[in-house]
Amino acid sequence: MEQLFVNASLSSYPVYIGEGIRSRTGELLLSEAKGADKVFVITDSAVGPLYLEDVVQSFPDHVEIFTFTVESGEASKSFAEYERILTAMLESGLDRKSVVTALGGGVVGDLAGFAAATYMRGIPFVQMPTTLLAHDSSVGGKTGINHPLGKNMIGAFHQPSAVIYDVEMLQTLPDKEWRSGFAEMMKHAYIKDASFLEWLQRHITTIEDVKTSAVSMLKRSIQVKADVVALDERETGVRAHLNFGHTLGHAVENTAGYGKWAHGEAVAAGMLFAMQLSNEEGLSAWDTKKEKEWLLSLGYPLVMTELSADSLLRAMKKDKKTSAGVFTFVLVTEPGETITKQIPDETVHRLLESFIERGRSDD
Ligand SMILES: NC(=O)c1ccc[n+]([C@@H]2O[C@H](COP(=O)([O-])OP(=O)(O)OC[C@H]3O[C@@H](n4cnc5c(N)ncnc54)[C@H](O)[C@@H]3O)[C@@H](O)[C@H]2O)c1
Ligand SMILES: O=C(O)C(=O)C[C@@H](O)[C@H](O)[C@H](O)COP(=O)(O)O
Ligand SMILES: [Zn+2]
Repeated sequence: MEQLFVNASLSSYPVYIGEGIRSRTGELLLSEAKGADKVFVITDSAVGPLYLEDVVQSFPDHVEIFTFTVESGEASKSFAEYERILTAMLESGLDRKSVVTALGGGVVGDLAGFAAATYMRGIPFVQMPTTLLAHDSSVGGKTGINHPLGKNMIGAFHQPSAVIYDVEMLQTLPDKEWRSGFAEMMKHAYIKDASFLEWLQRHITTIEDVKTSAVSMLKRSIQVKADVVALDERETGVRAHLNFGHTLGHAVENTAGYGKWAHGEAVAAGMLFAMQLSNEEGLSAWDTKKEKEWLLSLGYPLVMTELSADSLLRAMKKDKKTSAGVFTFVLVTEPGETITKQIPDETVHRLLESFIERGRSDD
């Protein structure tokens, strides 16, 4: 088992990474949350049947375990599920020393983290990521749910006490989820790690390549994320760079209907769009044809012809980086070099129309 650390301003915590370590959940969790005698494990309907029992069995008898299962999928990041969870937490008699544990991907992590952040104004929680994408979502303390009017619009910063990443669980992921998770790795490389990006573009051109190198890549990617969070836990500055590709990405998820596009698929399209935007602004010289070919070789769906530029623009206006009605985009000017820039609506709209049109072709 390996250990990385996240040094956030108010707390620091370990990220344990290893094969089969879900069977050590009890030991690892209790070493961080000393004295916890109630643990509330939240999972989803795809993950629970595969891994929940191993996690429950790992606890000593004196710890009381409660479990709660939500439907698999983005639609569960909702007010309704959040309320059901809070009700179950109250009925279980959780107190301020109890620990919420998120066993699942980013949906379960964000939802469970938000429940923990708000129950009795905040109780400890532990992340147990089960997707590749959750190398990103389990680290950094962003928690929350969606609103029909906007993605991740209700939430809180609440750092976990530990992240327990049993990478053996990745083996049961469908290809779509490997692809989705890899997009956030690309993002970390584009924004902060030019040599990582160079390595990825040379070695990772199929989903099989992603699977083969997943563990080493996720460690490097988590390190990028942890370094950014250590500098700016509450996103007052550099943390916004982690939003590369997300302005359009979140709008696509919301406009298409939550769950139609996987988060990473939408972010991949959003990163390509942002590269075209920075070229258009004269800030970069991306070979966007080459970048697009890389995404297509990995199978990312870049066709969004069912969505209109108008509806995407409206959804993008809800982005948390929008201020006084003006878009602020995260732009990567060259590998590893990232800025934020205000862009006029007309520019965004014009480029969006051509982006939607060009999604059909390979140019
Ligand atoms: N908080 C953050 O910093 C942050 C960062 C990135 C993304 N996110 C959020 O994360 C969410 C996406 O997370 P995700 O991609 O993990 O989605 P997810 O949690 O929906 O998981 C994807 C799918 O894989 C299934 N699954 C999970 N683990 C599995 C396993 N080991 N074997 C088989 N099936 C498994 C799930 O049931 C689901 O159907 C989005 O809501 C996004 O906004 C949050
Ligand atoms: O941790 C961050 O900061 C990120 O922006 C990571 C993103 O990958 C993630 O999707 C996050 O949830 C987006 O945050 P939001 O504040 O734009 O909702
Ligand atoms: Zn993301």
